[in-house]
Amino acid sequence: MSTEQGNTMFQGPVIVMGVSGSGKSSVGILLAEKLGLPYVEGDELHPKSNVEKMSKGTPLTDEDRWPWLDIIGERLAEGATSGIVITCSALKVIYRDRLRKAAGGKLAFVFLDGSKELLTDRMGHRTGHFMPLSLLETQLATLERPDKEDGVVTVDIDATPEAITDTAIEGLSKLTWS
Ligand SMILES: Nc1ncnc2c1ncn2[C@@H]1O[C@H](COP(=O)(O)OP(=O)(O)OP(=O)(O)O)[C@@H](O)[C@H]1O
Ligand SMILES: O=C(O)[C@H](O)[C@@H](O)[C@H](O)[C@H](O)CO
Repeated sequence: MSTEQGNTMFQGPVIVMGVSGSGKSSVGILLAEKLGLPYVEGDELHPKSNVEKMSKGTPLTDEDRWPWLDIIGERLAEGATSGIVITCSALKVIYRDRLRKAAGGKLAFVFLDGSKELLTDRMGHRTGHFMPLSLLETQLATLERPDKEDGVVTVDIDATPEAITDTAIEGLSKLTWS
């Protein structure tokens, strides 16, 4: 498969990452569709206790996140050869390294990057989601940006989901690993 620019479409495992409200689900679904890969919504893999905690406005701890990351890791391992798109906040380096290890090879990350103002606006307009706006502050404080890591495509979220997805696909096709 190839993009309009003639580059080869990425066909490996991809994590769409970023803080709450950055558009992981919106972009992840489109990305999977355009790459022709299966899509997994990481939020649906949280233990019930994590969802209850977040719903009450309590931030997750590392201990809360490890079992969830390991479930995501299992799905990544399953899709490592054929390719898969999974959404996961993956806020810290240690979380991303855990996922890389689980994938067992080259794991690409699409990092959805946006200002606090835009994120606040998007989360404020969203309805029917367990994650309260009050948790955005700790999400941003916890985020360790992945810019200098291997296999990362950073995309500015101040664009339509379609445009963000196309930029991500372009970036994925040009990824190099050291
Ligand atoms: N590029 C965009 N332009 C305008 N609105 C967007 C864009 N991306 C997402 N949205 C909207 O912003 C809100 C947050 O998006 P979404 O739920 O996809 O983010 P998320 O990162 O998956 O959030 P969470 O991790 O909290 O589940 C939704 O209401 C969505 O419709
Ligand atoms: O790592 C975390 O704190 C959590 O995973 C959150 O990021 C949520 O899963 C998600 O973003 C839902 O809004």
